[in-house]
Amino acid sequence: MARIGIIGSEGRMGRAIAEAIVAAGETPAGGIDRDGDATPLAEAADILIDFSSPGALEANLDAAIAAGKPIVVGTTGLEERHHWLIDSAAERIPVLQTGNTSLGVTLLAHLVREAASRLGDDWDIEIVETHHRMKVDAPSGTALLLGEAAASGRQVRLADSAVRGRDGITGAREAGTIGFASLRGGSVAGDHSVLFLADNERISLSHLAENRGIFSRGAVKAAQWLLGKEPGRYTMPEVLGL
Ligand SMILES: NC(=O)C1=CN([C@@H]2O[C@H](COP(=O)(O)OP(=O)(O)OC[C@H]3O[C@@H](n4cnc5c(N)ncnc54)[C@H](OP(=O)(O)O)[C@@H]3O)[C@@H](O)[C@H]2O)C=CC1
Ligand SMILES: O=C(O)C1=N[C@H](C(=O)O)C[C@H](O)C1
Repeated sequence: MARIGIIGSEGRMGRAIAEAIVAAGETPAGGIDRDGDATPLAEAADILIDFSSPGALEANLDAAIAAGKPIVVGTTGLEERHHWLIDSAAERIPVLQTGNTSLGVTLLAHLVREAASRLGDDWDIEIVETHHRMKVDAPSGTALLLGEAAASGRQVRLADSAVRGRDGITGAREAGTIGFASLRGGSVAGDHSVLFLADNERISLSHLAENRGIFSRGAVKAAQWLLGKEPGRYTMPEVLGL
């Protein structure tokens, strides 16, 4: 039985992950929140799961490296510098970072990449996400992950193609761009649609999360899979064999 430590343990996801750890037959190794210290948690655990805040990432990775323990990072709102930190940590320990640990979104990303690779850029791509009123980052990590999948299918860089929100006199849509729109309200666990829009026809690929169980179970599955791996940066498609 693996001892799993949770960073962000009292949050919405942290509490769901604690339940999923027990349901999966693994052992909870405690958890920390904003004022906690990740170092003793990393020493006490076989693996860490971090669903907290981007500001905590560097200290969490440092603690995992110092203890020589793998870490699953589900926190979203990450910027380029956070990905550099993850790449650097992955030289020393196994790290899995993803904006969405669900099977459904992992498969959706595959379908989006495939669709984008087959449709020319006369097909406009727009990504729409809806989340609960408490969510603090936008676009969601999942929307960005789906944007990366679309960009990779088109063999372009998302950073060169993304249009993140529109307001005012924006001018006509630029061909080849990938647009993002974020809605916030209520208790929505997480809805994502990738729209491919051409003249006179549209394709919509969607995933609707009905509760957080799909994320927490996926996070624990990722932790179980990551244990014992060589240092490196791993992905959800590898965990799920997709
Ligand atoms: N990858 C995925 O599949 C999913 C990712 N997420 C992401 O997970 C993250 C957490 O979401 P959610 O649980 O809804 O958010 P919550 O706000 O409910 O929980 C966040 C938790 O992290 C803690 N925290 C904040 N700062 C730190 C810190 N510096 N060190 C340690 N803990 C800290 C908070 O503690 P305190 O209250 O003390 O501030 C809180 O307990 C978000 O980034 C969200 O987007 C969510 C769902 C699925
Ligand atoms: O904050 C959330 O709740 C969620 N965050 C993740 C994201 O940003 O994509 C995953 C899921 O959609 C729920």
